Amino acid sequence: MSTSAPPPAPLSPLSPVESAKRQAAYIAVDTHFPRPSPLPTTPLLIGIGSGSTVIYVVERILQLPSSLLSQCIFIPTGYQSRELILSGSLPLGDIDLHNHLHIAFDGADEVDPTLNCIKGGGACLFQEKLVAVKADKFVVVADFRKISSSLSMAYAAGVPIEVVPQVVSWVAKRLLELGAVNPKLRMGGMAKAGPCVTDNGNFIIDAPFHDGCVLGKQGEGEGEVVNGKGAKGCGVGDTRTVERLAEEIKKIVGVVEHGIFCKGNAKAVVAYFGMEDGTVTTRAEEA
Ligand SMILES: O=C[C@H](O)[C@H](O)[C@H](O)COP(=O)(O)O
Repeated sequence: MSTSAPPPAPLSPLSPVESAKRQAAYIAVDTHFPRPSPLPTTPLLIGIGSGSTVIYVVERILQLPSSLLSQCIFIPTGYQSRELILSGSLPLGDIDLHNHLHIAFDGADEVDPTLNCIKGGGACLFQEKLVAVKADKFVVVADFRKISSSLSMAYAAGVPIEVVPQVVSWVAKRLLELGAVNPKLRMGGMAKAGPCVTDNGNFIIDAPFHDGCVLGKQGEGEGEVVNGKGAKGCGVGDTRTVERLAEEIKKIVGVVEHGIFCKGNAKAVVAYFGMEDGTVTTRAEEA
């Protein structure tokens, strides 16, 4: 059996954004996918995230030697990534059976300079966070649109928050008290009458904090939430860290999980961004 990666398949023409996603995903896999030698007797556990960028992660993984892939178990973060794993005939695992993953690859909606992320634009944040916290290394792949100088500046929809359906209005009220501006129940769009339902049977509230409370506003301290409008508990001049906002959201009864991935829950160690000019930019955890 071959032990070296076959040459990459010829790339089909893509739009600049799709091409950027692919470049980032390929470099992330090439750099971080574990290749122990000799191959271990126990499986390598690999988390596979959700969204459109992760498709290219799996595309690259499928170009790895079959001798390596057969020693891996791939853990999905939702229905979409489960289908990706199955359609590539990769060994599928179940997150509940594994509490220690070697690595997890995932996309993001926004990444700040210290690798705080907003995730959940595709409503998959809960299982994504579970997989990321169990992984030794959480690697983010994204395109240039996701690069942010401060959290909540690039992703306009706000922080996606998965909530138990019965308590949507209660959670929305608490979010307003935390300084969210016009938190909205996410609707299913053309494909679904009524709210968007997550893989776990819950709803999503999108809660922008960038108007009343700006996350990590440039020049006012990295990773801080800085108030501009005086919402309760977040008065003008108040600051609070991204971690604190994350904790405050999590404490609301009825919140299953939120899309802030930061220190204290599921912090990425490195992020790869495909750029418009075909290069890839990296942001890595400080040593
Ligand atoms: O819920 C979805 C996930 O958090 C995605 O990883 C995130 O929305 C980024 O997706 P995409 O790679 O499609 O931009």
